[in-house]
Amino acid sequence: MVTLKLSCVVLRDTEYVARSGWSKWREDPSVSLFREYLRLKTVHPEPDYDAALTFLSRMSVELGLPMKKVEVCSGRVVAIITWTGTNPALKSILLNSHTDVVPVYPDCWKHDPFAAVKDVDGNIYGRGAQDMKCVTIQYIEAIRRLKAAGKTFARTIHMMFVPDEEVGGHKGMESFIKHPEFQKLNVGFALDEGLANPTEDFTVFYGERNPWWVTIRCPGSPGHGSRFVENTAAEKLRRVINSFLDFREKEKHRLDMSECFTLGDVTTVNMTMVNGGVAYNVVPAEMDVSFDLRIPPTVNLQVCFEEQIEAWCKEAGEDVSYNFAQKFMHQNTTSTEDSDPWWRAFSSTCKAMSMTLKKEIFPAATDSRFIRAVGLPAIGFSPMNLTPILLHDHNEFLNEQVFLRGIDVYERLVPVLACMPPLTIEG
Ligand SMILES: CSCC[C@H](NC(C)=O)C(=O)O
Ligand SMILES: [Zn+2]
Ligand SMILES: [Zn+2]
Repeated sequence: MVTLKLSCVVLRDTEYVARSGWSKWREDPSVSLFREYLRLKTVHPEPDYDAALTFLSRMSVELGLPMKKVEVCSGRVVAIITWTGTNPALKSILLNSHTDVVPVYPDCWKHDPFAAVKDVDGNIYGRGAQDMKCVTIQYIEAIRRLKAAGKTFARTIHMMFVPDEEVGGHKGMESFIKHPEFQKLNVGFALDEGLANPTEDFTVFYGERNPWWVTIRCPGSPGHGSRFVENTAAEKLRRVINSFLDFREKEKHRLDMSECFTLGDVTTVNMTMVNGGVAYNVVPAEMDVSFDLRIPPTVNLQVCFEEQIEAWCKEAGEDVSYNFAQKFMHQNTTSTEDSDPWWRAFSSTCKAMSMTLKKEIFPAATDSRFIRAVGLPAIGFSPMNLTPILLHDHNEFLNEQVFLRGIDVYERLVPVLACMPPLTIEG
């Protein structure tokens, strides 16, 4: 006779799945694999990438598919598991995911963020549960099922696993996209991460806002803190801050007043750092302020934006200057017109599964921006509906049923994409 300890809220791998009732005692192996992957500490600032590569090598062996490793920068390896199509000359399908995750405040979590605890409701807690270890395992499990079913496809499918997305992708996707090994992949269409949606709908991203990180340097006359020193750094700093934050208010108002805008349709401005000063009674010779700007792809970057920043600096006073730590200039978006064969294949398959898609501009920055920048279509999509958006947040979780449904989604989507008949450009 089996005794259930109802007081035990935290369940381990082989215990019952509450959402499925009392009948299902064994955990789905795909869920166990997801939880295993969540336990790898690929967390910044020192991600254990070796652990991820060992795990992925094992997946390659299990799937019976070769894995290529390309070290794009020292200690930064991109891994690619490839299922070669029956017509490898055709453009391939890229299923991209990043292996790193953002840091945690462990004391603010209900459960250890690297224990992959599953609660009685089937919610799996862990850093990366949404962003984006779920998607990695969903790709792998969908491919496992398709292989086991003996399917073959005309187009080659690449599952690509990249490091360092969470720190800007410079030693990951940004470097790899220029690498000859990326050219060799012959990519025609890419899927990458999206966001959860708390409703029944699924959000899909066809573009991203451009991240600009700018620091404004305000030099000024120094002097004693007891005097009315003329032309101070602080006076200039105040004018700069006012210009940026007034603009912030306008954009916030535009979003609040609109019925149809989402965050991706307006420019956000956030003052994120202020530096300067040496002592209470010394008027500083310089003060600096930094802003995180996210600009929609419809905004004219050069004319409207850079010139605006230049004007604000000029208005703020003598010698106020700016420099960028991040200034992404490409504004390509991926077609979501029904005339586009990739989009048609993607959206009609989702529709056939009774999924409602909401098309949006991604508010932050993912590796998709590098893919789109070289002219390739990329859709940001993480199949997580009925799920609060918890990426980078405390208590990030994904429900196992939502996770499992995501595998079904890719199991349907991947064949349609990989069977896409030759496009006109493919001859
Ligand atoms: C601009 S590089 C940093 C990338 C990071 N991505 C996410 C998804 O948080 C961001 O948007 O801040
Ligand atoms: Zn991510
Ligand atoms: Zn992230």
